[in-house]
Amino acid sequence: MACMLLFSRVVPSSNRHTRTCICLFSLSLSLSYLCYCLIFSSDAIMQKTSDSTQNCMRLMSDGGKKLLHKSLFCTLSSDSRGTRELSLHQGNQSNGTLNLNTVWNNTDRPNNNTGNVKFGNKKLPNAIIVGVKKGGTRAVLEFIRIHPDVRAVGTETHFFDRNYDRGLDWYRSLMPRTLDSQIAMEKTPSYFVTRETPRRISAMSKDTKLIVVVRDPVTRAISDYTQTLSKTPDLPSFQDLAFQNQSLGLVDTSWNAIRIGMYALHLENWLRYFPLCQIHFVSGERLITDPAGELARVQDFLGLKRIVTDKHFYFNRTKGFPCLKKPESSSSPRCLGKSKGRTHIQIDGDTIEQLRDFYRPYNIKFYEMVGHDFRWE
Ligand SMILES: Nc1ncnc2c1ncn2[C@@H]1O[C@H](COP(=O)(O)OS(=O)(=O)O)[C@@H](OP(=O)(O)O)[C@H]1O
Repeated sequence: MACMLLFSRVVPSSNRHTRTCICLFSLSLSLSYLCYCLIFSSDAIMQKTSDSTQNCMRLMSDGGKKLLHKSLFCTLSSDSRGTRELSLHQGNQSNGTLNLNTVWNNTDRPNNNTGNVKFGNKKLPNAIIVGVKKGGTRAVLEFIRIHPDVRAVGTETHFFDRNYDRGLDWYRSLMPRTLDSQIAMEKTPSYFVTRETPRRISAMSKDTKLIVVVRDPVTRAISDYTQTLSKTPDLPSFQDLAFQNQSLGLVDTSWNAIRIGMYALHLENWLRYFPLCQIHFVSGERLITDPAGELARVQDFLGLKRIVTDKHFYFNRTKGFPCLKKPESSSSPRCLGKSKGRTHIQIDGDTIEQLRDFYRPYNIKFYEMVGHDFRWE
């Protein structure tokens, strides 16, 4: 319209046809220029992205850990590099995509990968922490996932016990993206005591590596009860639940908190589907006193280089547990959340002694089966 007005002054009104032509010509020129700008600016963006992706793929195919770190690093946009580089070099990466926000005070959440960088494929887990509840499963998962060759689902999927009907594709979709060189993991502690789980995992893959974090069954039962009590304050007493008849020493094995600790019984079921060498047992006690030692064995079992070592841990006096050293770049806590490492309710010595007597034969059988004495006395 502006063009018509302008030209109505310059070109005589008799020559309306010429005026329209000139206007159309200018309009098409403007549009062409606009298109040109759009095409070339988007090309420049695409060029940058594909350059960095190719660079990454090249670096990744080189395989080495340093190169892998570089490959993660190189996909970041230049303005974010400064802030992320430090945490990467300090082992705070979340493998595959950058975990910009390793949430330690809320560890039951999935990886909080807020970066846009996505590569690798979702695959079914190569290794699963199958138990035991209150054994220290969260600590093992959080400690092992700082390894650059491990990626893990943060939440408990409960696929093999509660969600099996959803199918393997659903299960796979929950997995983090992994490179071929990385292993995918999840942890659901209830698997260890669920009858169908060993068969189902074996049907998924006979090669799945299994990790069981075991802990003195008496302490484990008290820990389990303490957790339930924190959610259900009007729960009957521990003794009421643990015994059918306490004066006769009759333990109630139908109570889950007791049943879970009968490790030998559950293990028998697993050994029907997996050879013992495919199951690794972590000592829940040593995990607290020597996390690096336990993690060394876990890494060996998973066929990983020993990258998680004692230099990653420190003992936090306030929490009373080992925590991960935090990177200087981050102020986020690196201890497990408040629900891990609770103060247990007080149980009288006689009750503890009765439960020790009850568990002793199961413990001895378990030590024999796994070829290791965990010294739960
Ligand atoms: N580093 C570190 N920090 C905190 N807590 C630690 C750690 N290592 C092992 N533990 C022990 O882990 C126990 C909780 O076990 P789980 O993670 O398997 O519990 S759960 O089944 O997922 O609820 C938890 O049990 P409670 O002490 O009874 O709370 C801890 O004793």
